Amino acid sequence: IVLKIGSREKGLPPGPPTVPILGNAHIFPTEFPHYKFTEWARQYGGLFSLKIGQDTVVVLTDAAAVKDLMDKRSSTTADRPPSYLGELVTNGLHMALARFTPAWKTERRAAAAILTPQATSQHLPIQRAEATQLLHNILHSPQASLYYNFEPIFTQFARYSISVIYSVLHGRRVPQYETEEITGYIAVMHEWSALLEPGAVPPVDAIPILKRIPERWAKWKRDCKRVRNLQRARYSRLVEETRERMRRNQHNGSFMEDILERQAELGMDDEMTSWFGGTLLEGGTDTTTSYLQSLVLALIAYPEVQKKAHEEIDRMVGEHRMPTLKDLEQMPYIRAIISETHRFRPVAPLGAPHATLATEEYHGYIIPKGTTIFVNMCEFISFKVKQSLFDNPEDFMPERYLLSENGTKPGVDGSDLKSTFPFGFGRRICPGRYLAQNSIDLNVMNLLWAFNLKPDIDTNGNPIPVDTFAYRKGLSTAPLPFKCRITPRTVAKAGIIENEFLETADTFSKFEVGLSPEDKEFVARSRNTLTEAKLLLG
Ligand code: HEM
Repeated sequence: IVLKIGSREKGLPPGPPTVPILGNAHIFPTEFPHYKFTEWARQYGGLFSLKIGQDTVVVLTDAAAVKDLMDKRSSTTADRPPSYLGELVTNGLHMALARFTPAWKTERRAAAAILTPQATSQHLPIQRAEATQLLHNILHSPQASLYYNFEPIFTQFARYSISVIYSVLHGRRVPQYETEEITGYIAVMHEWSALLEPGAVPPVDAIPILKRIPERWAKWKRDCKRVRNLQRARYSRLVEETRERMRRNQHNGSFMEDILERQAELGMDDEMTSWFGGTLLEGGTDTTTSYLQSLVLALIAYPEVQKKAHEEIDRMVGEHRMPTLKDLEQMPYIRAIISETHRFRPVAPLGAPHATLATEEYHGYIIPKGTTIFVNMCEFISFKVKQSLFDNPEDFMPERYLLSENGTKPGVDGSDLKSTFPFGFGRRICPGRYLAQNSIDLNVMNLLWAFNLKPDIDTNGNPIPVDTFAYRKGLSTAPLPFKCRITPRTVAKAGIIENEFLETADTFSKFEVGLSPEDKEFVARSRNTLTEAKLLLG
């Protein structure tokens, strides 16, 4: 019986040969698993299986299977695999990690109620204002020469994403990166992500007896406790701040106001409300930041794409105003860049793992209840694939989206692909996708309108090529820091950014509540400097 553990049961989709007890655990890739999964897909097909001890993992790399199993049969593929860590840290209340439980359903209902396209569009002014500050901050790097290393871009994208979620959700913005509100949050998130890395803690989900190790012998348990306390304190403080603001009648239309007003109707107590806010914050910050970092990386690596985009945006928007979302309708090439960035370097190349709530039969294969399912985006939307649905899949080539709706090569049926794939599937699809897409659309246009993005240069003045494969490990990836040069495209545009930033003061003011003394001082200082500069310039 012991020898049978780890072997592939009859009826499972094919996969790499197993060994007793471990199954395929000894060959399961711990870094960048999407590469290995792509290789295995070549060998075993678009639907293959792995055995991890007694557990089964199915990897889908075939667009039709993804549509059929993840979307059409979403009622049986909407679970998540067990996560003891998720239980320990969030008590099962983290929407993205939670199993298909009543708590998850409650939170999901609440997210669906507040994050509709229409409700999200109400928050466009603050997204636009924050996107303007992003341009302004890039323009005002500490280096007067407007020469940038990676730091300002990476940190400013993070500040943008965090401030947008803080404002939209809790009605209070985060004006600068160097504040505990951001650095404290990021430090805890690093600890939390490190704990979630494969191999960081003993395999408690596969070998449940390990859960019983007493805390004094398990550093990881003490780490989980610390992360839990820090996250819980932050997320409940943010909810309390919103409640307090509402008591003072300082409503500003934030989503959390809506949730707090409907707490009883939605069936959410304070504990759940705090984790709900925390999950949206976590889900919405790193992802948006990573997308924008990949965009800049790709534009630097492919200068000809940037050139064409500059031509289009100059033709449609010109020199005298900043772009608006309406302009995007008239700019097919920029829209193609937006889709191509999702395809070229998906933020989550394996999405987030789903799990089956019941046994499914598909094309003669059995997928047992409790199977973990990964969707490997690389197969159909990314790189390193031989028989791809795309021409030159490894290249950043927005033109493909001008030739067919899903970017597929001539003669290929791309109808199983959906433009929402980068945001996941079925009942688990990203609830923040409308908010995210607005952020992406605004910033892609702004960055292309405002700046030339170029590689760094060496001491001889030669460009240093960027490495488009240098990415951070983890389920949610991002480029590793890279050096580049960002300069305003014209003096007139730099002037418009200054003016527009000054105009943001009105939009920002109602979100500048509950700021720390340092943040208040920062806001006052940056506005004064700008006003003085404007007066000087006449
Ligand atoms: C570029 C931006 C973003 C990308 C690429 C992205 C992508 C994803 C993906 C792939 C998933 C997993 C879906 C699945 O399991 O099938 C997901 C889930 C999730 N995302 Fe996003 N996301 C982005 C922005 C956001 C934003 C702005 C928010 C919040 C406002 C958010 C909140 C969430 C939450 C709460 C979940 C968990 C849903 C659940 O398990 O039920 N995301 N996202």
